Amino acid sequence: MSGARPLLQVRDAGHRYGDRWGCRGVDLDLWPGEVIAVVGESGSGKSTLLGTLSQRLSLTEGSIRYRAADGEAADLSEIGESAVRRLWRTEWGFVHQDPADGLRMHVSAGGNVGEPLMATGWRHYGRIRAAAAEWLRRVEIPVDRIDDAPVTFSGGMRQRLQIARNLVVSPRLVFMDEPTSGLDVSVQARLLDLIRSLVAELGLAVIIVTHDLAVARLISHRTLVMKDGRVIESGLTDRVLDDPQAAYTQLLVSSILQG
Ligand SMILES: Nc1ncnc2c1ncn2[C@@H]1O[C@H](COP(=O)(O)OP(=O)(O)OP(=O)(O)O)[C@@H](O)[C@H]1O
Repeated sequence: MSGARPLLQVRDAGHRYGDRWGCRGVDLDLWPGEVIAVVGESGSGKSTLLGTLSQRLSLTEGSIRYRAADGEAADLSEIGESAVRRLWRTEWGFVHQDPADGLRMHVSAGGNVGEPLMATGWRHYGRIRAAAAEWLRRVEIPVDRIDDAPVTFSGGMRQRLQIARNLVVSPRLVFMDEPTSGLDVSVQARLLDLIRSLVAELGLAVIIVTHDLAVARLISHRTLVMKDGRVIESGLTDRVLDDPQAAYTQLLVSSILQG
C-alpha cells in the first residue's frame, strides 16, 4: 500500500432522510491502493454510506476530506459542485449494481469507453478508438463487439463494460455498489477475479458495498460491518470474518456458514 497520507478521511459522517438517519457517526480513513468492503444486512445503511461518501447524497453531519492527485486535501462539502464534477471526470469512478445505471445502453461499446476520455479532453478519434479497443480486451470483451451497443450484451459483459468505462480514465478512487450481485455464480466469480486483478494492477482505492461476505473476503483488505446505520465493527477483513468481535458480526458470519 503506497502513500503516506489517506486519500479519504471521514469523520462522524451521517446522512439523514427526513427525520431518520440512513447512516451516522461513521469514521474512516481510506489509503491509496486500499480496498474497503462495507457489509451488513439489507437496510443497514451500506448504500446510504456509499452515496454519502461519493457526494451523491448530502452530508448531513460530519466531514469528508479527499486528497486529490495534486496532493491537496480538501473538505468535499467546501469545494463546490464544479470541483466535485471534475473529480468525477478525472479521479473517481462509480460502478453501479445495475449496468444500465452506469452505461449508455444504446451507444456502442466503443462509445461508452471513449466518452469519458473525450470528457477529459481527448480529441483524436483514432486514439480514442484504440484506447477503447484496448480496454475491451482488458475486460475480456471481444474487440469485434466494439460497435455493438450494450443492450445486445449479456449481464456479465455489460458489467465488464461498465468497469472499462470507469477505469479508462485511470481514476484513483472507485465506489462500487454490489457490482457482482444479480449475475450467475460462475459469471460472478470471473468478474470478481477481473476486478481484483485490475484493482491491484492499477493501485486503485475502492469502497465496495456488498451483502456477500465471500466478495468481501476475496477482494478487500479491510471490512466495515454496518447495522442500523452505524459501523459496529471494522478491521482487517480476515480478522473481521475469522474472529468477529461483535455479536452481530458473529451472527452474520455464522448465518453464511450455515448456508
Ligand atoms: N430515499 C430514502 N428515503 C428514506 N429512507 C431511506 C431512503 N433510502 C434508504 N432509506 C432508509 O435508510 C436506511 C438504510 O438504507 P440503505 O439502502 O442505505 O441500506 P442498505 O444496507 O444499502 O440496504 P440494501 O442492502 O437493501 O440495499 C433504511 O432504513 C432505509 O429504509
